[in-house]
Parts: sequence; C-alpha cells; structure tokens
Amino acid sequence: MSRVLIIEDEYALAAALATVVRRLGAEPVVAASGQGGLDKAQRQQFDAVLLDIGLPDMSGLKVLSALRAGPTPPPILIITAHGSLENALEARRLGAHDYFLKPLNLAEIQPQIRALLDLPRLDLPPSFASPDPSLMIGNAPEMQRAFAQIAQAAAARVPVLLTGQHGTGKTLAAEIIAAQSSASPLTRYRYDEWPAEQAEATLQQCLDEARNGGVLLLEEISLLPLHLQATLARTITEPGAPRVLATSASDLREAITQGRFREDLFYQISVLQVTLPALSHRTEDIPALAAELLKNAAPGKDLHLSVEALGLLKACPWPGNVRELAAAMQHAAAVCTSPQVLPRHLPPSLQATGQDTSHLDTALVRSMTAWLDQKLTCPVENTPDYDTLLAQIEKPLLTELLARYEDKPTRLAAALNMNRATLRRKLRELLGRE
Ligand SMILES: Nc1ncnc2c1ncn2[C@@H]1O[C@H](COP(=O)(O)OP(=O)(O)OP(=O)(O)O)[C@@H](O)[C@H]1O
Repeated sequence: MSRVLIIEDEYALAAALATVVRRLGAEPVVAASGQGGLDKAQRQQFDAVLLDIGLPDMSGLKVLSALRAGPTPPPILIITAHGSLENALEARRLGAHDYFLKPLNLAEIQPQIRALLDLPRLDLPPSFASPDPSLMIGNAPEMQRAFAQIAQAAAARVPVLLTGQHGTGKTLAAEIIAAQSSASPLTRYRYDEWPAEQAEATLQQCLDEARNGGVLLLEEISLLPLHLQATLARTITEPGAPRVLATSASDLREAITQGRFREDLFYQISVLQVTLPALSHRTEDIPALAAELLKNAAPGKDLHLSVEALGLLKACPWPGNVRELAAAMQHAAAVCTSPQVLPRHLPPSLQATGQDTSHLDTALVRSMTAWLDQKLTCPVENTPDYDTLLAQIEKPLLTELLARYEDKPTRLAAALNMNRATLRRKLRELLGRE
C-alpha cells in the first residue's frame, strides 16, 4: 500500500487530507510540525509528501530542501496560505512537484495525489468512484418506493433528506443521487468526526468547497448542534450555495418538538425525502442481498448459501441492517472452507438471535393490531364478524403454507398435523380449490 506523509499543523486540514489519501487507497501518516515530518521521513519511506509551508517550528521550504536532499526523495506537493510568486518559484526550484493555495480545494488536489501515487482510477474504493445504481439491491415494495424517490431526487437539484435506520443504505443512496446529478465530486461532512473546536471551521470549509454546482453530503445531520444548524440554515440559501443531501437515522420531527433541531432547517433540507426501509421489513430481499455481499466478500471463491443458512438470515432481526448483513457475509467468507455456507459459518451472535424468533412474533402482533384498528373503526353495522376476520387471516396463511409444501395439501396436512378433511374444506371455501 502506498504511504503518504502529510506535514500540516492545522488539524482540520490534516484530517481532511488524510481522508482523501485513505479514500484513494493509500495510508496517510500525519505530522503536525516540520521537525516531526522530517523525523517520520527518516524512519519510513513515503511515496508522496503533502507539505504545508507555514509550519509552527520552521519554514516548509526548509523542510522541502531537507526532504529533497535524501537518497530517494518522494514527490512533494506544497500547500500554503502565503501564496506568493516567490514562494512558488522557490518551491519549484527546490524540486516541489506542485503548489496549492489555501483554502484548499480537496476536489482539485485529489487527482494530483492520485497521479503522484500512480494509482489507476479503478483502485478507488466505491465511496469515491461513482456508485453504480444497480449496486443498490432490493425488490421489496418498500425498496421499490425508495428507488422511485431516489430517481426523482437524481433528476432534481433540490435538497434531499434521506432517512432510515443505521446501515439501511442512506449514504449509498445519497452517493447515487449525487453521482447522477452533478459532475463534481461529493463533499462530505459528519459532525462527530471532528473535535468540537474544529467542527465549525470544517463545516464552513466543506460549504465553500462544494459551492457553485457541488453537492454537500451532511451525514447524520441530527448530530449538528443548534449554532451550526443556524450557520447552515443561513448559508444554504445564499446564491451559489451547494446542493445539500442530508441523512438522518433519528426522527427529526421529534427532535424539533424537543427543541434539538431547527424547524426552518428541516423544511430547507427536506424538499424531497427518501425513506430507506429496515432490512427486517424486507426479508424477501435477503437472498439476493446476501448472495451479492457474499460474492463481494470472497471474489472468485464461488460460495453459496445453504437453505438452512438463508432461513437463519431471514429470521434475524438485523438491527445493523445491510451493514450488519455485509459483515456477516465477510465472516462467512473468512471461515467457510467448503463451497456451501452453512449456519455454523455465520457469526455466533446471529446463530443465537436467529433461534430467537420473538421479534417476528412481536412484528406479527404489531401488524395485526394495526389491521384490527383499521377493521374495527367503522360504524357498528359494518363491523366484520369473527369468522370473516379469521378467514382473512387464514387465506394468506394457507396460501403461504401450501407454497412451502410443493402445493400438495396431503403433504401439508401430514407435516402440520392437520385433519385432511378440514384442510380440504378450508381450501375449497377460502381459496376456491376443489
Ligand atoms: N440496498 C443495498 N444494496 C446493496 N448494498 C447496500 C444496500 N444498502 C446498503 N448497502 C451497503 O450497506 C452498507 C451500509 O450502507 P450505508 O453506509 O449507505 O448506510 P447508512 O444508512 O448511511 O448508515 P449510517 O446511518 O450508519 O450512516 C454500505 O456498505 C452499503 O454499500
């Protein structure tokens, strides 16, 4: 893996550069002073150096000449707030590869770093490459609704709020929307990635970076404290402001009632909304998702899931949603030495929760309660009788059961210990089968 030395005393900038380097597939090493940088360069070989000229302990130009004096000097990119022609000329004379002025446009410096490291575009992790919309898997009705919302959002240039539990694909959906609707790279900001004293300056930097046609992804916007919400509410209405895509796993309307989120900002950022369903609400998507995630986890290994393993996956509650399923498939790929993944190849925690199906019972009771609420809130004369309600429950139950026993009533009756004559009568009355 290529290694990049970042000599920069401004924490926010150093962290942002480290993120860029990491996303390019290289390892960042940060030094906050000139001497620190030189020490690190003496101990390790680097493939590139990003060097700030305005360092606290010595001139970056001095660091540059010291680095260049080594036996195999790496290519060096200079970053400076004191952009003068002299500095630029001197840096070039001392052998700097290129020269960048602060405030730094990360989108501009990124291709330069890639070129220095001689990294092919394909090396980029999916978060920086434009994600392929087909990578978002889902056939369930709730997912189809989400796809329609994503398509609308991709065709517009208005702010979008993406909601759903953690790991449901909000960020992936936002990346797809951004890639489809803007040529500029996506700028990202997440409040809890920064120390409190750097958070505001970094937000401002991200807002500036994405100005004039860019897209700013604000991950988990609910974390933003009120004073930064005020900054955001003011800035995103200014001319040239970036398009904002915001994600939230917590209920922003509830946050508004509790005084933790500004109502005006909520309406500003939620012109369009995309709602990603929980994985436990779309268990029919689990086979396709699990197969794809397993393939990604073990490319070329041709692993597939046994019926038993799939049954277990479908029964799990998945609080971590698709992210948790992806981790489970990585686990399976690591421990499974045969072509077929069995329940014992799944993480032990899943094997335990998969046995406990109480969450499914709870879900059944919850949806039956909602169904009854709806059925029974009508004038007394229209209230259905008990047998009608029971028939409505039994009809899908029998259809589903028959499908599992090859559509053979005799097999179903034997397997579930049912009276054959009763089953035949029910099939005739409820499903019209002779
Ligand atoms: N429908 C999907 N098809 C394929 N992969 C998916 C899908 N949804 C999510 N993923 C994958 O699951 C992982 C988690 O998704 P993502 O980071 O987008 O979730 P999130 O909702 O933004 O989570 P958080 O709230 O924790 O930030 C990612 O690796 C993503 O690529």
